[in-house]
Amino acid sequence: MDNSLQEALKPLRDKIDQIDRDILELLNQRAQTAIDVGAVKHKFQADSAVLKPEREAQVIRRLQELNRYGTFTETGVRAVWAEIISVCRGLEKGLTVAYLGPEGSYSEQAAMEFYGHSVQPLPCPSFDEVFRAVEAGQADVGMVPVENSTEGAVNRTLDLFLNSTVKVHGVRSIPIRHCLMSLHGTMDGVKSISAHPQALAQCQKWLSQHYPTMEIVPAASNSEAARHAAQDETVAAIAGETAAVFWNLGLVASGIQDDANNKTRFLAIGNIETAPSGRDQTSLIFAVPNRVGAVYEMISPFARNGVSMTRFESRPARTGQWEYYFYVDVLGHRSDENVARALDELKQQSAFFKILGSYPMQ
Ligand SMILES: O=C(O)C(=O)C[C@]1(C(=O)O)C=C[C@@H](O)C=C1
Repeated sequence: MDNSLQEALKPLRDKIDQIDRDILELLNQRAQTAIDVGAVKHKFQADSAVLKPEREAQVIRRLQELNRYGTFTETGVRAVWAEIISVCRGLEKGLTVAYLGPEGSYSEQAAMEFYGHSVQPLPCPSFDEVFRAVEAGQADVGMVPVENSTEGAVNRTLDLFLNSTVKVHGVRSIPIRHCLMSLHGTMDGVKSISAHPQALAQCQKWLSQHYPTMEIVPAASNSEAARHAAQDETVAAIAGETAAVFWNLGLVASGIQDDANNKTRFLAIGNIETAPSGRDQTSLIFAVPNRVGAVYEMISPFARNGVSMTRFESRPARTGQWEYYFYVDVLGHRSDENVARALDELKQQSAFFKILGSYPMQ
């Protein structure tokens, strides 16, 4: 760089250095205060959970509100404070997070966006293992996909919720941008394309247009397919870009999902109850007796009590008698008066009833 540019930059860079020093000083004060919070929690309740999703949501929402006219972006505020809180929380007590691995998966991305990077990752080989790790206390929390905007429900996750003791304490939607990747970044010598069945379905049109005769091999996860591609030059994988970086693969094509706005919604699971944050939703499962008009009657408590339903999904109960479990999300916290009343009425009439959790909306 020439000297006059250096001279012009110098005072601005000095200013940034000073600002960073000030930020660092404040971050250290915040970290120490979080440690004090941890000590108070422990003093009053030895087994109190350090993770308070409602408080974390409130902290970030408040700052986004304060920053409404700021130059720093709204997503920037969320990303930066998710990491600040992650560090502070980690100083109070470490958090182990289970998710479908291996490294580089979308589940990992959702988990890191939600809990920040100052956690102990526990990549698991299946959704079943994620639930098991959280139930057994091997992990404090987990992150599991429930719904994709193109492909619909992630059925295995919904089925696992049915018999699990875990509760939901958060939600995170992330954009899914699939990439085709291989060891050398080309399709020369590639004989098959591998990915999780959900990803294969989300790229169906693109695949049939570009590689109509290629063998398609389902994998346990996209990042598992990426790991396979890293070991075998005849295999190409479909996964996110983070998987390509992690497994050192070359990108053949990017953004190959049939729907440009493809998104997946993940739920944060654990063994904690979440207090109201001011903007919450509640997830529940119920089953109705098998008779005419039963579903209509079942959901009428929501309308009667002014509770909005934002999701309604059904899964066969596998009794062979056309019985279904219904997965429903409603606006509000289970402790809100109208929500509590509606849930109570619904429970009275249900053949099966289970609240998965009330938690802050994204
Ligand atoms: O307020 C608390 O309870 C804290 O422990 C502090 C803090 C934070 O860093 O702001 C950290 C962890 C909790 O999940 C919530 C918030």
